[in-house]
Formats: sequence, C-alpha cells, structure tokens
Amino acid sequence: MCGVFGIYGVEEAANYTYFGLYALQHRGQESAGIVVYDGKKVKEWKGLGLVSEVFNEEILKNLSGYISIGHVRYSTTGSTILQNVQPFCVNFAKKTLAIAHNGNLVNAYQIRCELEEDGHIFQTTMDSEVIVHLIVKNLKKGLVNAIIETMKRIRGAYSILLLYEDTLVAFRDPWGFRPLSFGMFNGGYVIASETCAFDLIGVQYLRDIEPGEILIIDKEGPKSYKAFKKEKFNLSHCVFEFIYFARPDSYIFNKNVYLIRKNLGKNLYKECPLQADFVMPFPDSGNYAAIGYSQASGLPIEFAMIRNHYIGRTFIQPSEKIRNISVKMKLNPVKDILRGKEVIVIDDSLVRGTTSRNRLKSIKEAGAKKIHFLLSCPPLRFPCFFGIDFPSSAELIAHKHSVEEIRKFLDIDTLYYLSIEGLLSAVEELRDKVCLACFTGEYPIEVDFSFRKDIAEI
Ligand SMILES: O=P(O)(O)OC[C@H]1O[C@H](OP(=O)(O)OP(=O)(O)O)[C@H](O)[C@@H]1O
Ligand SMILES: NC(=O)CC[C@H](N)C(=O)O
Ligand code: SF4
Ligand SMILES: [Mg+2]
Repeated sequence: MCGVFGIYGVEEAANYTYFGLYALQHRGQESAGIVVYDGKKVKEWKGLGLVSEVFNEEILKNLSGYISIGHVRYSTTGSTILQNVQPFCVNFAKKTLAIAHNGNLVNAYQIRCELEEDGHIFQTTMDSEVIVHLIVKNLKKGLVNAIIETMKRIRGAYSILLLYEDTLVAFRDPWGFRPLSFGMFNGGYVIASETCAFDLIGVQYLRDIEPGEILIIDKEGPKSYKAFKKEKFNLSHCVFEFIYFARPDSYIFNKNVYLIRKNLGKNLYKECPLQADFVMPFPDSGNYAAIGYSQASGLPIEFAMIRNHYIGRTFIQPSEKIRNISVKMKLNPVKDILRGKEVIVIDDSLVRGTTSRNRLKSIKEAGAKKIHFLLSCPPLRFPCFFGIDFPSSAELIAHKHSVEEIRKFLDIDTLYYLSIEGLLSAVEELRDKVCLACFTGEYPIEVDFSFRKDIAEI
C-alpha cells in the first residue's frame, strides 16, 4: 500500500505535500518523494526512509512551486531500492511526466515484456512504470485520450496522480480498489489517498475521485472524464482498508474508518459473547474493535499492552527478522494489570502470526490466567494482488491451518475470527461493493498465482 498526495494552484505546494505525506506515513514507510513544478522547471527530491528522514527545511526551501505530487511507498512490485522510489519521473521531448501510484497491477509484467520487445527501456522494476510508458506512447492523441488508452490496457488497482507540464491529473481504476479523495484549499485543489491528510492542512473535502474517473486540473480548473463508457465493472473497494490499513480518522469510500472498526468489534461480541475481567487491544489497529466489543459487552477496557510510539507498523516491514524484533519493541505488557486475570485480547488481523505468537506469550508470562484472542476479520487465507503485500499463501498462517490448529499453536484458551457476514454487516450499504478476495479466494479480476514481487528482478 502506498500513500499519494497532490496539490494544485497553491504557493509552497511542496511544503503542503510534505505535511500531507506525514499524515499518510502509515500507508508506506519504505521511501518518500516529492515532485514540484514552478511554472518553468520541475524539481524533485526523494529517498529511502520515512518522510521525516528524507526531508528537512533546507530541502523543502529548494522545492518552490505551485503544483506538486508526493508519495510514500510500501512496495508490492519491485524491491525497496532507490530506483524504485516514487514519484517516478521521466523526461522526454523537453517535457517531464511524474507519477505517484497506489495499488498494484496484475498484468504489468506482461505489458512490460511486450514494451521491452518493442525497444522500451525500463529504469525501475515497479509495475507503476508501465503506466508511464503507455501514457507517453499514446500522448499524440492528447493527454486524456492517452490516459484512457492506458486505463483500457492495465488491470488491477490504481489510484494515481500525475504531474505533467502545468497540469495535475488524478485517475482511479474502475473497480475502485484504493481510496482517493478530492478537496479544495486556498483557491487551489488537493487530492490524497485519505482525508486525514486534508484535516492536517485544512482542506475542504469535496468528493471522492470516482472509480474509472480521470480528473484533470489546470488553469481552467478541474475537468472530469470517464474512461469507460460501455463496460461494466463490479465495485471492489478493499475491505482491508477498513480493517487495518487506513487511519481511523479518515473517511474512505464515503465512510468513517473508526466507526466501521467499532462496528466490527460490536459484531465480534454478537458472534462470540465472552465473559472475562476485561477487554484489551493490541494497539494500534486493534483499539477500535476492542472499544466496540467493550461497549457492546459492558466489560471494561484496559490498555494492558503499551505501544512504543517511535516504531511504525510491523506488518508492512519487508523482512521477517525485522518484523519479529519490531513486534517486541513495539508492544510491551503491563504486568500488574494482567497478573491473575482472564482477558479478551482483540486485534484487527492475524497475517503471518508474528504479533500474536510473540505477544500473547508475553501476556501469559505476565501472569494472565486465561487468554481469549478475538480477531475483527475472518481468517486471511489468500494473497492480495491489488496493493497489499500479503505474503504468498504459504506464509499466511490461516491458509494451511484450521482455527483450532492455530489456537493450539498460539497456546491460548479461545481463538475466534469474525465471520464474513459479521464483516459485511459492519460495512453496511457497501456490503456488495467490497473486495473480499483475501478471505474467500474469489478475486474480482483474474489474477496470476505465479506473481512474485520481484518478478522483474529475477
Ligand atoms: O500476524 P502478523 O503478521 O503479526 O500481522 C498482523 C499484525 O500486523 C498489524 O499490526 P501493525 O504493527 O502492522 O500496525 P498497527 O500499529 O496499525 O496495528 C495488524 O494490526 C496485526 O497486529
Ligand atoms: N502498495 C502500493 O500501492 C505500491 C505501489 C506500486 N505497486 C509499488 O510497488 O511501488
Ligand atoms: S484481496 Fe484483500 S487486501 Fe487485497 S484488495 Fe481485496 S480485500 Fe483488499
Ligand atoms: Mg497491529
């Protein structure tokens, strides 16, 4: 998953982009970049690491301009190397095109091979680069038509920002996998992955970029186009954005994430009403379902697992060794609260089992007498090909093991996963418009199970 932020028609655009990326840091921790246009020149700065590590005041001072796009990356195709930092920029015919992509394409490698046969030279190993090649190849038909041609060719998840000459462009795949919001600010416009990036700056939210929409913003203002006039697509908003990925203060797909997570917790109580001394979350993303469970059950909530604020998300870190150390560093139990108690521990998800295996053991060692572990989503059994780096099926603990086997492995008293129905009822009227593929194995578009993240590198 990644975060994208773009701004048009505002002085010090790069500074605002920096703040926007800061608010979107939870969507990608591997690298960050900003590209800006000042009416004459395009300037860029990017690097590996967090937004705060890549940028400083001095760097931002040199990024003057009134149109800017930025990106925080969590790699899904192409490893974490400098060449793969986004926004990705190309120069051609005295012009510059920069792209910031959130999502993942399922047919990028096939397109890349065809383009390479035609003589195209690639600079990165990301799926996102094929989009740039296709747009440039079709540019003689005009920018909008070039994007339409490209959207007809690529398949998968894409919420995209482009900076091209004096124009900011946003477009989104017709399935609507990833969020993308549009707002107004200081006489200019802002587009971001999540509305939490709007709040920080004081942007007025206008609407979401529609699935299949192309929005062009230039000196004449915003103009919207539809890429697909006849074709029908089943809306497939990523339900995992609600469960884990997005920030609880954001509105995505027109819904507040916090409230949905609370619904998930309430539904957990309906399905699995337990009694215990208290409910406790694995922070951060377990917090809101735990509040929902506590409110529905009347049981008190305790924050018996303390989170170190100087460590980010562990699941999205690329190596298992680092994830294991990070989980320990991140969550530490409060022994005096746990000793002799029967506890209901709630987390949003169990992916590889790194957090649960490691931290439930620490709760036991702290002296808890009984542990019930509840998850606010169904078992994750299938990989994601649409922008979340869910490992291959083999790495997903629920792919090969039954709930009872996992319970035994975790050495706890109860293990319960929310049902698909419990998940769907929590998202209310979006129930027919969400992707559930990582739970059900029913992919909204055809996928290739032989896909590998390093497909262009091996
Ligand atoms: O089974 P695992 O492989 O451990 O993955 C699942 C865990 O990873 C995520 O937390 P993360 O630390 O990434 O972020 P959070 O602070 O938002 O909960 C998620 O919330 C689970 O706690
Ligand atoms: N998670 C994402 O949205 C990643 C975008 C793109 N596929 C990349 O790997 O850079
Ligand atoms: S497979 Fe899962 S993580 Fe991927 S888009 Fe669908 S719901 Fe989201
Ligand atoms: Mg977590």
